[in-house]
Amino acid sequence: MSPAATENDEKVLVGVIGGSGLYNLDNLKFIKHVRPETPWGLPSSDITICETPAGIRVAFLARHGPGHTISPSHVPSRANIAAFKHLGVRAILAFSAVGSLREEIAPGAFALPSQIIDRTKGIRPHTFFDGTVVAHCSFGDPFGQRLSAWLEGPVRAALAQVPGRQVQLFTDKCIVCMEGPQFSTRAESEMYRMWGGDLINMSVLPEAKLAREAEISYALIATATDYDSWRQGEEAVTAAEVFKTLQANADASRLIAEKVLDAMHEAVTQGDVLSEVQGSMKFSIMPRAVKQDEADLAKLHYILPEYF
Ligand SMILES: CSC[C@H]1O[C@H](OP(=O)(O)O)[C@H](O)[C@@H]1O
Ligand SMILES: Nc1ncnc2[nH]cnc12
Repeated sequence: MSPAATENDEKVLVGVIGGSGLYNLDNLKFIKHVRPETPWGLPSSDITICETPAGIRVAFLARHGPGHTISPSHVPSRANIAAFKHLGVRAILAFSAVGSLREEIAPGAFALPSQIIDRTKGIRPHTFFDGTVVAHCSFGDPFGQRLSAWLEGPVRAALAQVPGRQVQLFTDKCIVCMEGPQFSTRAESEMYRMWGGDLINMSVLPEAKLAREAEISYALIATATDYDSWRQGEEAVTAAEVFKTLQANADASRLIAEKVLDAMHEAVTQGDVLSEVQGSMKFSIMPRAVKQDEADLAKLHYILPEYF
């Protein structure tokens, strides 16, 4: 049996991407592993199909692989997003460890950002439309606005149940996505603050762009681990600093998954949170030319069968 046939017998509507520190959702019931070979290669790792407390199946993927062997510049984001879409995923809840560029967002706090500043350096494949089919998707609002707005209440409620600490949730923040793997200089960190950046990571792009191209609604839960390098008289961020908060943030992220995914699946089923992205590529794709390559069309069929 082909991998696609095995995987497609049950569609999974909600996908979760775990970042640094979040390599599994072992508080949910394990069902099976799948690893579809997509036209853009293999995803970062096996995708785990797990079951929520209400028995809903969701898909989990560790962005950097289960042993954190993939650097942010080399995450196979096209394969990750394509594999999710092929499994039926319509909405993604992504987690990311981030630096804070604002005093009030202390390490340990969580945020649902609404904007992104792209500081990646063009070395990451960042579109599904790099062949003979050209498309220009709208990205003014890079996150699923309806999904992020919907998430705020359930995420707040889940965070109120984190044992032993109060986790603040910020909304409407701007995240800078830098290339890495080295952290920013003090001058860069200060510049990002002047630009209006509130948070910084190395992973939200091209993930969010590719999700938009695949018509998947994408929301990010940014989990702050450090103050980056802008605070004068304080140490610049180090990996050791990040590790101090990583485990506690991952535990709180797992709790969010456990408490939120059933209702998120329901919202996706009803379509409430998808309206901005579903159908959005229809008028983003340039009118077909005779010279479009059959192989390119076949690849795009994998993620957007409605159009190709
Ligand atoms: C471990 S510090 C830098 C690293 O952490 C973040 O990863 P993720 O977004 O996958 O949680 C950041 O983006 C960098 O990749
Ligand atoms: N300060 C920082 N810069 C970039 N990515 C990060 N991930 C966690 N902290 C970070």
